[in-house]
Amino acid sequence: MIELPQRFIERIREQLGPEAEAFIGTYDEPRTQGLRLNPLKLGGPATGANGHESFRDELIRRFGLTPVPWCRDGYYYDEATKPGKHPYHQAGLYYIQEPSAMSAAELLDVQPGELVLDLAAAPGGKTTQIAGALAGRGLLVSNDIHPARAKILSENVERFGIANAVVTNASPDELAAKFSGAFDKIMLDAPCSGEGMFRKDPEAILEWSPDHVRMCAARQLDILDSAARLLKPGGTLAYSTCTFNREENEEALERFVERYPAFSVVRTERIWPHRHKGEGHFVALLRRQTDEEPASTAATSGRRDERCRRTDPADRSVREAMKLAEAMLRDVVPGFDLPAGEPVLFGEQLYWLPSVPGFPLRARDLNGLRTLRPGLHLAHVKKDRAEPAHSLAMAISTRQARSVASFDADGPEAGAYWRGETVPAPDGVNGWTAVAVDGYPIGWAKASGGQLKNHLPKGLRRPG
Ligand SMILES: C[S@@+](CC[C@H](N)C(=O)[O-])C[C@H]1O[C@@H](n2cnc3c(N)ncnc32)[C@H](O)[C@@H]1O
Repeated sequence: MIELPQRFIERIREQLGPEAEAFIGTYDEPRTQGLRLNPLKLGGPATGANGHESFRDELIRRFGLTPVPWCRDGYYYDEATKPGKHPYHQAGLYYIQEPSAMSAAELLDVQPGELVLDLAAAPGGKTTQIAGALAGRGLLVSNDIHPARAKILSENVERFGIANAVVTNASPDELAAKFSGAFDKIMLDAPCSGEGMFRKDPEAILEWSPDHVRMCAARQLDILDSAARLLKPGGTLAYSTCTFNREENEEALERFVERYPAFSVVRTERIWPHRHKGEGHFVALLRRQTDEEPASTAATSGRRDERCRRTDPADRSVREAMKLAEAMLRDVVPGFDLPAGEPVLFGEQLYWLPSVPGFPLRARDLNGLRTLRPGLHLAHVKKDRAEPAHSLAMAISTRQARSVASFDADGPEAGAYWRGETVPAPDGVNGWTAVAVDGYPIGWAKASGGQLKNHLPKGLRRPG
């Protein structure tokens, strides 16, 4: 039984009137659990004869999935099936996400090819959803201010197989100073007092107070200030919170629109747990009008990053690294085409930053920003060769790899691979081999002498 703060109950009664008791009653019910299937790996729900529908059906059956009405790829799952612990989770076939939280990215309605910013993105629920909507075209800048959370975000971007995302660890202000007026769409899933998370995260109850709500609202306005500067004229901003009070939602936006008359609120939506099957969420769509001068876009100045990152494609070391990587790509993933873009060399790590036609976000603009992932991680570059990066395995389909070893997800070979062990090589595989579970890549191995030498990164290996 959850004990709610008295002041919170009073405020809810003021806000909801006669509905308040039904709302308070939801705290005696179990919280809702959800997952979102990954269209980058599984295709869309009705994509015809590409072989994925049957696998979607398999996931639906295995995890007892039932659709979330407001999200195309969203499902409630049967808790007993524990999808978060299944190898398919590590294969990036879905993202565990509370169903209400799926509403914000749906409302933002991202289209393939757009330049999108997810300003407070960790651990990556909205980012993975937006990347699905981009369908590999355009670019997503995914940011979080907290270093440890940005690292988890970057890992989720990798697991989901997202090839067109840059992951940064910056303050909204730092980004606004660099990318003024650059983005078609911005997602701001703001840090909030978390009233909608009380069933999921009892710590949020302990932290809650009217003063905390006030502090959150002030912080939200600060972040909105930066979002206003980052959005292109004519662009749209989704603002969302997982809290119910008006101070952090409607009132924060009223104050914002007063301060920035070029913005208007197009639509707001609320998910209440006594009306919908979800924990609770607020989302608003705002539009920046077009009839103003576009601000100057992506800045090129900025101090160089402390670590040695080479972003000039004409730089000799970048050219040489790219030559080695191209040879590796031709050999290891002959079916994989690099989109238009440019290489970024970060020590021995080579990334590929896709370009978006007409948008000025170039690799050099990332100088001076803490960047965890400047695009798709392609390769580890050694003196005379390039080895495929784990991210590359996660971003390809088995059809694109020259050599593939696909194992049953629940079988002993997959288990041994997850533990970091050497696995007997199936007939016909040689050299760099994409290891897959049920046809979905999970990492690399190098085949020789009938064995697959394990190249799963140590941090991803699982005991048992
Ligand atoms: C609600 S969570 C984001 C959840 C994420 N969008 C998702 O869907 O997985 C809010 C995020 O805001 C970040 N944050 C906290 N303070 C911030 C600030 N002052 N500016 C920007 N982001 C901040 C937190 O690190 C946190 O990851």
